[in-house]
Amino acid sequence: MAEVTVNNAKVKNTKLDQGAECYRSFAHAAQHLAGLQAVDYFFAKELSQCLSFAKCKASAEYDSSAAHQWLHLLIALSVSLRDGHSCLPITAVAGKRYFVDSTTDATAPLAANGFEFADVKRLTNLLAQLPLEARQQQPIVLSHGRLYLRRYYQFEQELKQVLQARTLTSAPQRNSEQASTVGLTEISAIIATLFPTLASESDSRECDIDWQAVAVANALNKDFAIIAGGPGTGKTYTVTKLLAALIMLNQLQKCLDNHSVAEQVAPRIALVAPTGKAAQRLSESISNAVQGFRGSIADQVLDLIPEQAQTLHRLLGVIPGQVNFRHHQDNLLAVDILLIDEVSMVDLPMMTRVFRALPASCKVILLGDADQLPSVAVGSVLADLAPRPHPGYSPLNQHYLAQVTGYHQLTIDHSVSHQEHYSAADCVTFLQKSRRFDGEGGIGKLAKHVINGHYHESWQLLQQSSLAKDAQPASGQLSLLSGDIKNWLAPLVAQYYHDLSQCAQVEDAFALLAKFRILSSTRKGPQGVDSLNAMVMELLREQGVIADNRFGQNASSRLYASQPIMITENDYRLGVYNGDIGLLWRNASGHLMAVFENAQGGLQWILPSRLPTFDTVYAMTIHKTQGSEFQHVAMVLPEQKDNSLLSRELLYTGITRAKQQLSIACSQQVWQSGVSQQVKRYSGLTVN
Ligand SMILES: Nc1ncnc2c1ncn2[C@@H]1O[C@H](COP(=O)(O)OP(=O)(O)OP(=O)(O)O)[C@@H](O)[C@H]1O
Repeated sequence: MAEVTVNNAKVKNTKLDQGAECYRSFAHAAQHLAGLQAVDYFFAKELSQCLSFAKCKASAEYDSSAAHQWLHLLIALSVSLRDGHSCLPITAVAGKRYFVDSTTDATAPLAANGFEFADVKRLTNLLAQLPLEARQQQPIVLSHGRLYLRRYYQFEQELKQVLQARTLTSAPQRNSEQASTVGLTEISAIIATLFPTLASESDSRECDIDWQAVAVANALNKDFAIIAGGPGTGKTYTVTKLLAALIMLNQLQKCLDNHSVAEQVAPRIALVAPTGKAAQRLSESISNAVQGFRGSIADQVLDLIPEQAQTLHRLLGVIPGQVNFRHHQDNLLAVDILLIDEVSMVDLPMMTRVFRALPASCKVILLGDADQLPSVAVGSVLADLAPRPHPGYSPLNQHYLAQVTGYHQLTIDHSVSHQEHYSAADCVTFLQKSRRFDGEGGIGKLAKHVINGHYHESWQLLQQSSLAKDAQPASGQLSLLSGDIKNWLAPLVAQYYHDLSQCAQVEDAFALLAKFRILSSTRKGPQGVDSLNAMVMELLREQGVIADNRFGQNASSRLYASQPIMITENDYRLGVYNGDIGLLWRNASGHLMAVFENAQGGLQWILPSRLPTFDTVYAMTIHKTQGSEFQHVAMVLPEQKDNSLLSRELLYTGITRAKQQLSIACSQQVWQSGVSQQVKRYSGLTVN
């Protein structure tokens, strides 16, 4: 029952349509609501007019305060979507004052004092009067206390249903029920072949679990599996063994079905990643892993593992000028096994579209680091599907894993608790041990402290490492940069960027460029990417690399050979995408061209005048570096300590881009504020 009532229905109706009129204009609304953008205002205004209390047959009666609550809920929903949430839980705003200007003195005459939302009970009662149930086909949906834009509700529901179906069909007992299916004995034999030490360590299995073996075993009998882990935990190494295991299983199955060797058809495997750079790295890592396994795994198995990855866009088939892809539910992909790497970067609509284009029989393996920043666009698919702490495996799955690996007690996240029923959590395996950063390596330790929110320990480590580095320059992985930016930047520019122009071949320049990158959390401001790039260019001018006339007004005259660039919008016709990194280089005829490395290891040469928009990229934002790694990273954080972009996930992502050396320029206050904040995206994508 509503708390606010109006006696006269006529009065009620005129008042009820006043939701947007509580503000005369966007400018008026922006005076009251801090952080409001035009899109939020017009989104809420339009939707509150099309879905108003006056238009629906509300059983209760409301005054304009109810309409104001509704208008502000829609504004908050728009802000949520801009921030990458797929929905807005009512509990996130109920009883709270929102859109308050926290940077200005609240008593200042122009300070935005925000809007106070009613409590959960009242908001729930208000929303119950609007036709917001999914079946009512309105643009806004209310489901389980979460407000959605219908489009994202549909994506989430579709993905949830398909994953639920795959989880169910993956339940272990299926194998034992099907007489002709390869059984546990064969799976155990394959695991023992791929992990020979497992068999010889049967007595000590409870102390030192080989999670890579568990990951392979756990994915082997399921239609859908996630292998999650931090940098260098062996995700690609493990998945290459998993692909080998699946090929062996397929061969055994074909033998059981009485196919001759000549008749055996190898499974069609597709390797994909969200960006060209990530696809290129996946190709390299799989190729290295395959080479490493020669001699220990049969060549006729390894030869069937593809070593070329492609982007998700390429897999699905982009249609220029359209959001839809060539492959969808009516034109399925011809794949038996799909491996997607760097899944933390894949947003909700993209992931839904991928599953939509897959045959039900296709096995899906997701790889990624759930601690990294979520996708730029809406959703946090990997973090939703592989939550920490892990709830534990069901008895059914434990039993299966014990049979094929010998591990009787798989303790995940220090908990021996089990899920009672088989669920999506059974499809997830976390790899725990980093092979790249050993226990003593500063980068690995720092990353661990940051993602666990240990501010004191992480700051102490940074300071100590910097001291140790002075004493033993060769061993220190970490350094804390201080003082004027130009002072510490100049030697780094001389070390890594000066020689780009001296490289004889563009391939050498790409290799040099991959060694070092400057990262910042923001674009603007004195520590932002734009200023840092300008500083590097000024230093290169001082070092004689860039001619003075490259700083003129004319845009095309500012381009120079060896200039690293990053594309900032997709161009499907040219095949270059937002985030792709290239170099300007002179071709054999002396013409300045833009060169890009493609996922297949080749080079693509494009006239700069044909390129979509691009930036210079000596420095780049941490967001844009996902899927890339460098030997040395210099991470610069802005001075303002209340920078809302900072979070432990952002710092973790920046830190883990560095393979050998990490230099950080940041004040103690900013570090503390970053390590304390956490990114949590609202979503309803929990699959049971
Ligand atoms: N069990 C293992 N035994 C020996 N070497 C291993 C093992 N697991 C991984 N490695 C090595 O550790 C390194 C990192 O492994 P890999 O590239 O598979 O990790 P990743 O988790 O995919 O890393 P990234 O952070 O790049 O995604 C590789 O050189 C790999 O060969």
